[in-house]
Amino acid sequence: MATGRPVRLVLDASLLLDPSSTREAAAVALRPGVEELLRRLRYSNLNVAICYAEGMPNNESGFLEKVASSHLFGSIALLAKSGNLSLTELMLEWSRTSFCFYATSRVDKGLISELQNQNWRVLSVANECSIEVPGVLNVQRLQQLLLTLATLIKRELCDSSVLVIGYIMKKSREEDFARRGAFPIYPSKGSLIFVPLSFELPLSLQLQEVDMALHKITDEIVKIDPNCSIDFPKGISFSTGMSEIIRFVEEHPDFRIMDPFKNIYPLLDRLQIQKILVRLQELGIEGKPKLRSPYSCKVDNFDNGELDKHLAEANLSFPLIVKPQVACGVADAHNMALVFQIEEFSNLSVPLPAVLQEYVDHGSKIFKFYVIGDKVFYAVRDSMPNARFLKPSSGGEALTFNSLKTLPVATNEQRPQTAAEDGKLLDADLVEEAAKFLKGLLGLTVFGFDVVVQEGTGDHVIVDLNYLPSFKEVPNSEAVPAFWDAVRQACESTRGNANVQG
Ligand SMILES: O=P(O)(O)O[C@@H]1[C@@H](O)[C@H](OP(=O)(O)O)[C@@H](OP(=O)(O)O)[C@@H](O)[C@H]1OP(=O)(O)O
Ligand SMILES: Nc1ncnc2c1ncn2[C@@H]1O[C@H](COP(=O)(O)OP(=O)(O)O)[C@@H](O)[C@H]1O
Ligand SMILES: [Mg+2]
Ligand SMILES: [Mg+2]
Repeated sequence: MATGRPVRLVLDASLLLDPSSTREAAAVALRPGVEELLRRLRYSNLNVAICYAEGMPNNESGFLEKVASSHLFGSIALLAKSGNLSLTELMLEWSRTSFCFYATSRVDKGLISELQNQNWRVLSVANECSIEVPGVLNVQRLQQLLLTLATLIKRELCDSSVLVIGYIMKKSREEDFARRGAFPIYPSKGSLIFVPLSFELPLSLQLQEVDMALHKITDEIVKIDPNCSIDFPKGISFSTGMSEIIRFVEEHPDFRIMDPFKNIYPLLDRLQIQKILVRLQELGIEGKPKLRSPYSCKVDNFDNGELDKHLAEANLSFPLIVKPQVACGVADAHNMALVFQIEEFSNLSVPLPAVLQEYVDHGSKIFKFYVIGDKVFYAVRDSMPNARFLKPSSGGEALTFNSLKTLPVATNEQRPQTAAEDGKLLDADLVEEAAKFLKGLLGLTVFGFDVVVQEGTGDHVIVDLNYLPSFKEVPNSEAVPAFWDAVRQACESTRGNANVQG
C-alpha cells in the first residue's frame, strides 16, 4: 500500500458495548478499556467510525452516536437486506480508496465475507469464541488491538523506514503528547507509528513487536528508599510492568530504548546533576558571560553543628535554596525552601538528604531550554523574585514551597522594570553551546534545563536538568517534527551505542 492512502478503522458496536449492559437493558455502557482505546484512536491519525446494525434499539444507537461524535468519529448504520447486514455505499467507496480494518466482537459470517470480498481486514477482538473464518485475525484482548493494528499497518505500508515505537509513560504525559499529534498510529510525516505498551499483557511479547521503546521511567517509580547513600538504581522500586521492561532490556542488549536507563539515573539525583553542570566551566569563552552551576553542597541533616563551616567551604552564603537530593519520580521531589539565616534550618520540612544551593537573584525570569534531538528550543517563564522581596514575608521562617505547584513567582512590582531587556539578558548562542555539550555528556535524546541570568554579574547559571520534560511552550509545528526526528535518530543510532548496559 502506498503511503498516503488513508487507513480506516470501523469499530463494530459489539466491540464497544458492555454485553452485560445491553442484556439487562441497564444503562448502556462501554466495555471496560474501550474509553481509553477510543481516546487513543482520537489522536491516532486513523479515520475511525463506529458502526451498528440499523435495527439496534434507539437508546443503544443513540449512545453510540454520542460516543462517535464526542471523539470526532464517523458513525454508520449497517443496512439489513433480507436479514443480512451489508456494507453501506460509503464503506464500499472506502474499500476503493483506503486500507480498511473492521474490528468486531461478534460473529456475522455474511458480513465478514462481504467485507473480505472488498479487501477489508477483519479483526475479531476479545471474542469469547474466536471466529474460525479464514482471513479473520483473532485478537484475544482489547489491549492488543492497537499493537496489532500498528503491525498490520507497518506491513501494508511496505516501507522499511516505518518504525513502530512502543511507549510507557503516565497518562497525563501521554495525553499531552497525543493531543499535540505526536503519537500517530498511522504515520503522517516522519513515518513513525506510536503505540502504548500495556502493563496488562506480557511485556516481552509486546517489546518484540516494536522497533524501540520510548519511556519516562520516573513515571513508574513506586518508591525510593530514603536512606542517605543515594546510588541509583539501588533503592528505587519500580512498577511491576516497568521492572519487566528493565529485565527484558538487560536480557536483550540489542533492544533499542529511548533512552538507556543508565543515562537517566544521574538526573534523578540533584548531586549528580550538580557534578554534571560543574563541567560547564570547560566551556568558558573569553568575553562571553560565565556559564556555571550554582554553588552547592549536600547535607544529610539540618541540625549538624558544623553547618556554617560547611557553607563557608562550599563558598555558600545566605539566602540559600534547599532542594531534596532526589530530583524527581516521587511526590516530594519538588518540596523546597528558601532559607535566609542559619536558625531557619531547624525543623525544615525539605526531604533529606538535601542539596543547599546558592540562591541566584535573576529578576524573576527563567529560561527553560529544551534539547529535542539535534534541535534546541527555549521559552521564558516567570520565576522566583530576587531574595530581598521574599525575605520580609518569611518573618524569620524559611519560605517553603513546591516548585511544580506553589513556586513563589514575582508579583508585578517585584519584577524588574526592564521587561524588554529579557532577550538581551540571555546569550542564547552560549546556552546552545552548553546544550550541545550537555547532550554529549548525558547521552539523552530529549531533555530540558533551566537557566537563570544572575543580576549584576550576568552569569548564566543552570539550576535544573530534567529528562523528557513536556516542552509545552514550544509550538507543535516545531516541536513535533523535531521530536519525531529525535525518536528516529535514537532508533537508528547504531545498536551498539543504543543501550550498552555499562
Ligand atoms: O522541573 P521543570 O523544569 O519544571 O520541568 C518539569 C519536570 O521535568 C517534571 O518532571 P519531573 O521532574 O516531575 O519528573 C515534568 O513534570 P512531570 O514529569 O511531573 O509531568 C514537567 O513536564 C517539566 O516541566 P516542563 O516540561 O515545563 O519543563
Ligand atoms: N539556585 C537557584 N537560584 C534561584 N532560583 C532558583 C534556583 N534553583 C531553582 N530556582 C527556582 O526554583 C524553581 C524550581 O527549581 P528546580 O531546581 O527547577 O526544581 P524542579 O526540578 O522541581 O523544577 C526554578 O524553576 C527557579 O524558578
Ligand atoms: Mg525545574
Ligand atoms: Mg527538575
